[in-house]
Amino acid sequence: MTDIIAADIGGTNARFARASLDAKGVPTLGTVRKYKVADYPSLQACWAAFAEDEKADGALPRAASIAFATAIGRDVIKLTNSSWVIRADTLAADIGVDTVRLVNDFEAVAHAVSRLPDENLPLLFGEDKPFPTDGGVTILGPGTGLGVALIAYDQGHPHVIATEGGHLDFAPLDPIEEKILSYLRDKFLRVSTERIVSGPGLNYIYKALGTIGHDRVVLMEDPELWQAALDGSDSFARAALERFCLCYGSIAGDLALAHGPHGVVLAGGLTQRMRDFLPHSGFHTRFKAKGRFESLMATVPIRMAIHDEIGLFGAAAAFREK
Ligand SMILES: Nc1ncnc2c1ncn2[C@@H]1O[C@H](COP(=O)(O)OP(=O)(O)OP(=O)(O)O)[C@@H](O)[C@H]1O
Repeated sequence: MTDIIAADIGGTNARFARASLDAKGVPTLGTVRKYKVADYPSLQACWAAFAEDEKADGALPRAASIAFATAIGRDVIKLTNSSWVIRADTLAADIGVDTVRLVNDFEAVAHAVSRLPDENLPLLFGEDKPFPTDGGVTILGPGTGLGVALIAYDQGHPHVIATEGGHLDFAPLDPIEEKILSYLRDKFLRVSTERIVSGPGLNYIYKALGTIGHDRVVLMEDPELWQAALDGSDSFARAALERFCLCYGSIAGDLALAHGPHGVVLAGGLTQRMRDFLPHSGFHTRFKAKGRFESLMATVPIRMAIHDEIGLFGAAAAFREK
């Protein structure tokens, strides 16, 4: 067993837990502690709060694996939407460990997927076949943005590759999506897929639809809108969610084509909340609608990753891959 500290730092929340990795690198998480990023001036300050809260359980492990909701690989990493700045060369000393591994948050999710048992990866669409021995599996999910990662299998061994696939250009497929694109282009000039397939994206779709013939738009914050869309209490919010699923399916199909297409795993909290809705939506029709590849796309297994702490589990699972 290897004991580490796993951390998952998002735009809003920072989560920490002790984790034990077995011989195959599969983590078992201890108590998960959650902090608001906005309540702390820096990662060090938040880490100190976690250390204080863990004091009764003995000394912390001297190794850590941290998932950040931003691109990794630069010397100075700035957490989007917060004042936290991480310096890769001093990070271990700053948080008081000997070894630290940094990964992108969706890279961590992909590591989690590569270690999750089948029961945590139920099939939503396509043929029920295992992940390929050789070839690519696409991991994606809407959250604050649209996270995308790739697992490239090579003789059965999973290699996780971080991507910025959420920043591909949005490609409208019908006149309504052309209107949505035009609405967003007025705001942002360039419209990436994550402007539409993300938590805030549902609100943009809702408002854009409101400009094209619907007059019943009641402005709502994202949590309220998502709730109204999912429980069906607002039919117009529900219509926006149906459009969201069409776009989610199109984008998942494009990414799968670029990566394989051998398999797709949908992940993240919003996707889990859509579990009952997705199978009845237009997601799969749009996923398959790739011209000459339609019959192949129909067979691609599309699974959902079910795990309450997938970012933390994945950060811990990523530790061995250094
Ligand atoms: N009840 C809710 N609370 C917060 N956000 C919600 C809620 N319902 C829908 N959302 C939308 O979901 C987005 C966040 O999704 P999610 O929590 O999966 O993201 P995340 O990137 O994992 O965030 P973090 O790791 O910082 O918690 C928000 O930007 C918001 O648009």
